Order: sequence, then C-alpha cells, then structure tokens
Amino acid sequence: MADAKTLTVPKGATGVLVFADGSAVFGRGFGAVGEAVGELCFNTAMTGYQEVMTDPSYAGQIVTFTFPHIGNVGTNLDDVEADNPFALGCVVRQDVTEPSNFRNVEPFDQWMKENGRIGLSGVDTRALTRMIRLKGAPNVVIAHNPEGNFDLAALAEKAANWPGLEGMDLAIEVTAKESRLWKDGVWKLGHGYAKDEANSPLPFRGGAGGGGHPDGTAPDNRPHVVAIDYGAKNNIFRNLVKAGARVTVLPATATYEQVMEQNPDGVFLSNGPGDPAATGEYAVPVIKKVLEADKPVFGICLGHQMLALAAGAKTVKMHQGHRGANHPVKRLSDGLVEITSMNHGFAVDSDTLPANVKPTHVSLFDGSNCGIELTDKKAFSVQYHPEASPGPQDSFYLFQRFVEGLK
Ligand SMILES: NC(=O)CC[C@H](N)C(=O)O
Repeated sequence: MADAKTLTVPKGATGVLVFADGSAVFGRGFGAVGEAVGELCFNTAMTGYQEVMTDPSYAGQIVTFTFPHIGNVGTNLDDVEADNPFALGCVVRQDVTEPSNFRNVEPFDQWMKENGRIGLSGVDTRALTRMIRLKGAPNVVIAHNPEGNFDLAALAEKAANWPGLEGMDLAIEVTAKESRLWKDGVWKLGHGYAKDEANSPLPFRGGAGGGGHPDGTAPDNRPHVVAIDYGAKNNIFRNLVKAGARVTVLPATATYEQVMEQNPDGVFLSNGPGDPAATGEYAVPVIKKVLEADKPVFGICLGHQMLALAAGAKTVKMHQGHRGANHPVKRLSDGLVEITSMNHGFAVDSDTLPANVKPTHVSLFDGSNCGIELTDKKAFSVQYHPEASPGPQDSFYLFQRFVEGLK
C-alpha cells in the first residue's frame, strides 16, 4: 500500500481497491467494468460464495473472501438468496478458473459481469483480512478497468466522502416492494426446492383469515407466519415452510394494520443490510405494537437487532463484524455450542438489555450478544443465521421452536 497521489498503477493491474487514506491494493479486475464505493469486510466461509454475494444484507459492502478458490464451481440458478447479487463486489486470492461442477450454469466472472458486480483477484487477502482485523472495516472504492487507467486520487476522495454504514438505512432500498406468498421449501439434491403446494399456485389458500382452497376444500391449517422483509435471505422462508408454516412476506414498510390484516399467528423479522438504528425508525414502532398485541415474534440478524431496539435495548457498530460459516455460539440455557453462520457488522449491546430481556446466546469468539428472549412475551431472536446458506444447520431447531409455538 502506498499514497494514491504518488502511486502509479503497476503494469498489468486491471483492478484496484483504493482506501480513504489514499492507500491502494492492486490486482486483476474481473466481472463488471466500473467502480463502486462501500465498506470492505471479510467472510471466512469455505463454500457458498454465490449465497454470500446474493445475501441482501451485504448491500453497501465489498466482500473479501479468505477462502482462496472463489468461482471454481461457477454459478447456478438455485444457490441464490435473492434474485440478484447485493454485495457490490468481491476481492479474492486466485484468479477465477473455469467452473468445474455438475450444477454450474454460468462462470462466476460472467455472472458478476451480467449483474454489474466488480471482482478483484490476485490480492493478498490474508494481509487484507489482518488489516481489517487490526484497523476495523474501512470504506473503499473497488475499480476495474481493462486498460489499467485509474485516477487513484479521485478514487481515494470518493472513498473518503462515502458516509459509511453507520446511520445508513438500506433495508428500505432492498426490501421487496410488494407483499407475496412464499412458495418454496428447502433444497434437496436431485429434487431442487420443495414446492409448498398449499401456497402454489395462486390464488392462495393463505393470506387474510387463513382462508381455504379457492374451491372451498382443504383448508390450510398450518400456522400463518407474516414475515417482514428487511432484505431477507430466501432460505429463511424456505426453513419456515420446512418447519411447518405457511408464509406471507410483507415489505419493510408494512404498517401495523397491514401486518394484522393478514391475521398472523406469528410475525417474523428478517435479516437485512445497514444500521439497525436507522432502520428501526420506521420498523420499531410496528414491532412494538405487534408485541403489545401479544403476537409471537421471531427475528434473525437485523430482525434480532430490531426486536432488541423495540424492547428498549441499544445496538452498536462492531469493529470488524462477524462473517463466516463456523462461528461458535453458546446457548446459555444448557451450555450447548452451536456452530453458526454469521454476517453482521452491528450488534446488540448486552449492557443495555432491559430487565424483561434475557440473553439466550453468546458468541464464543468475542462474548457479544447472539440471542435474546423477552420474558413477558412470546418473542425471541438470534444474531446468527439458523438458515445457513452457506453454513451449518445446527440451529434449525429455532424455526421449529417458533412454528411449534404458534399452534
Ligand atoms: N445479516 C444481517 O441481517 C445484518 C444486520 C446488520 N445490517 C448488521 O450488519 O449487523
């Protein structure tokens, strides 16, 4: 790294990361040509780069993958957590190779290009990760230009002028704009995604009042979960279906009245990008009313943070965050350790939990809060991702616990 004002672009460099302080890391660009500004984070998962790139919680972020072989299994139509990638770009060690996998439909670099996402390869990602660990997640510009023409000083200025994720509400940008019925169960090799027959095809059995089949037969008696989408990962909804719920998804901006119109047995609060405190401005009043109405609530990640905010706790920005697929979490009720998937840069401040909020899970990496339960309501949430995608499935029991509790 060196000063952008005095730096020259090394021969053969077609991609660069430029930091707000003027330093730069060069490599080879792939995917889309152009530039993007955001927060640089790292993810330690060894599989699941397509799920990571399409997780809407990565909006506003550029992901450094610590696993060196990214792109080697290409991309497919199934391993997506949303219709498009939301991470702005990624930084990888090895150049992306020809895909080698029976499920591949499109090479990773081409998929990145088609989706307007910038990649940078040939980077010492270990050094970059250590730097993020030491100094915290920096604001950067990632740029790709096949001719190697970069105005480094201008890019450094752009990184410096970016306001950062703190105080930024991104859920409003990535949430589904319309309410919809969820129609998939979980994926199985040789079968693909299970079809949630009762919710498919439209018109539906579910929705307001529980309903029944349009022909008047076979009422759908499964508990009805109304899920508020702050930038949700699809696999959360698939797991709710697997656990026995029918699911209606509402936009982040749904009012309390719109939630209740759906006649929910329980309300689910999804993951999502950005600062929970900024998102909470419109979401928290709705969640408070849902709690007052004694509706059972389950939240994941951003949903966890917003349940905590609604209960009167505070959230804080973390130094470098947690992103990976092997994070150990201790369940406080019995000391059992769950290996979990994580992706968060903010956390619930455990020192601010009101008396009626009991911590239920804690990170074994840094002791940060990973779960809460309201002692006077049927409401709980976790900071990590029981839906995996990518990652272990140790924590599926949380979906079962929620759905069983609605019957
Ligand atoms: N995956 C998530 O829901 C992330 C929540 C929040 N945006 C954070 O970074 O902490």
